[in-house]
Amino acid sequence: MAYQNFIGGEWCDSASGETTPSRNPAAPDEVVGEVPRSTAADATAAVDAAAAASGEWAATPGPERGAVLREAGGLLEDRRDDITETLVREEGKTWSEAAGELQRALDIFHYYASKAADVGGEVRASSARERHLYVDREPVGIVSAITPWNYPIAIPAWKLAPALATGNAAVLKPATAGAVTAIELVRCLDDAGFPDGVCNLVTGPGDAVGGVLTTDDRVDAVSFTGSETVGDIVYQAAAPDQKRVQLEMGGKNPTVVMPSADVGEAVDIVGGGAFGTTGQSCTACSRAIVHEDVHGEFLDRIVEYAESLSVGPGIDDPDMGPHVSEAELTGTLDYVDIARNEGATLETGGNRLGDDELADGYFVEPTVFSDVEPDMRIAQEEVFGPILSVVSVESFEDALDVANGVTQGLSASVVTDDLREAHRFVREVEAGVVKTNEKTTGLELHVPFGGMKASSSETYREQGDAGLDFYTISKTVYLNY
Ligand SMILES: NC(=O)C1=CN([C@@H]2O[C@H](COP(=O)(O)OP(=O)(O)OC[C@H]3O[C@@H](n4cnc5c(N)ncnc54)[C@H](OP(=O)(O)O)[C@@H]3O)[C@@H](O)[C@H]2O)C=CC1
Ligand SMILES: O=C(O)CCC(=O)C(=O)O
Repeated sequence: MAYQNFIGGEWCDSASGETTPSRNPAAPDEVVGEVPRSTAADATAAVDAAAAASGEWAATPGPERGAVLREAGGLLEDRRDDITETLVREEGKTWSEAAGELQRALDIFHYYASKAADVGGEVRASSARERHLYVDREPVGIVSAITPWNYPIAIPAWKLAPALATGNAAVLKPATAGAVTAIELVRCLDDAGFPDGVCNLVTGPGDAVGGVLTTDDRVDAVSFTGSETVGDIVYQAAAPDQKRVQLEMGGKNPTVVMPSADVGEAVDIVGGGAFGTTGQSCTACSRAIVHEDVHGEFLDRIVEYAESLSVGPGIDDPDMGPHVSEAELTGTLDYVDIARNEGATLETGGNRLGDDELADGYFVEPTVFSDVEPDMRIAQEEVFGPILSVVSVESFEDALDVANGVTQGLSASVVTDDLREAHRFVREVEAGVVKTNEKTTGLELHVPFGGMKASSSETYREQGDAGLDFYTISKTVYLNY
């Protein structure tokens, strides 16, 4: 099926007339949809449409905007099964993971629908008697959302919903690999009744389309999730115009396991964080930092856990689906070689799955390495695949040093029964999301999300009220009478 861009309220082909196939990673011969291979001219047309629509949408009362967002959430609910299936077929997630992601997207629309009805500023005491002093919040204007393939509906939702709730017009550029799913979301927005031009979508190559969305001087804010390399390009491209930028990039997320932990619980926590979504989450656990007193038992049991997982097409709802693409599969297999060459011990996994039914898909075994030293590349670089490195440490202090000894700082967790350790971990670990006795993946939608160090631009967070802050600018009013 051929899909189209959505510009100024019209579904339309790219000016290039070209399309790119988005394929099912479990069976790459199956094309899920052809998406427009758009050009810079298409992106500029989308910004034109957003510019034409933004004033009227900004002036629309918040409760009215909220009603449209609520309708969009309702349509996601009505189309739940169809969109879940598209997501499974396009990105490769298991049915349970995709259903959870769809639920998250619709919850986000309902959440920001309520927020839209209640966006406000604050009244402050004034030093003058006949002055009303207050701080208003206005939409920034035009927003670009550049999103990755790994959560092709939830991430567009958590960028678009707060942007639209606060009265901005938006242009979404989804990753090519998840574009059909993102288009299904925008169909719901179209049917929900957003005015023409308020929400636009352009698919296509990052440099051509993304280039315009990060440099056009009418764009006021850019929200990006993806790799550090592209995040840096986006930041630099937006800088000359001093656009507001929010970046969410990679992680090398640790879970520390202490002797007071229940080892069975620690294994479930680490395994869920490492192998869920095939390790393709920026919050995925890729390092288990385990105290030497429980290292042996933990290692035996995490290997058992990895070997117990069923791997297959997401549509059958196994424990783990395929990688999204051949490039991601190759990246993971390359890291298996890198880790071996560095001297880590491959405990289990490490291979592409090659039996008849799965041979064409991008399936890889859940993989565990032990004897990993903290400075090895496998313990330093983001893999974005189901590879867990187990590092043994002698003390809690060593565990913290290892946890913090990477350039990134997105999510981190500790498994411990010692409240003092838990508090100290929360205080001293360098990560934007910290959890105790819970896996590193999974986020609540009403609290800020973002990382420290190289994981994020540290200026702005997203989700919850932080999302509203990013998409609004304050105006301080001295109303004298
Ligand atoms: N933090 C996270 O959640 C994610 C991290 N990653 C990491 O990134 C690696 C590569 O994945 P990949 O999908 O290629 O991630 P990218 O960072 O390349 O892509 C993210 C988004 O940016 C777009 N883009 C690419 N180039 C530009 C540009 N010059 N200007 C503006 N936008 C651009 C992409 O478009 P297009 O797809 O069309 O190229 C996509 O929409 C993964 O292996 C993983 O390590 C990936 C996804 C999510
Ligand atoms: O852990 C999650 O649920 C979200 C992960 C995420 O934001 C990402 O991978 O980009």
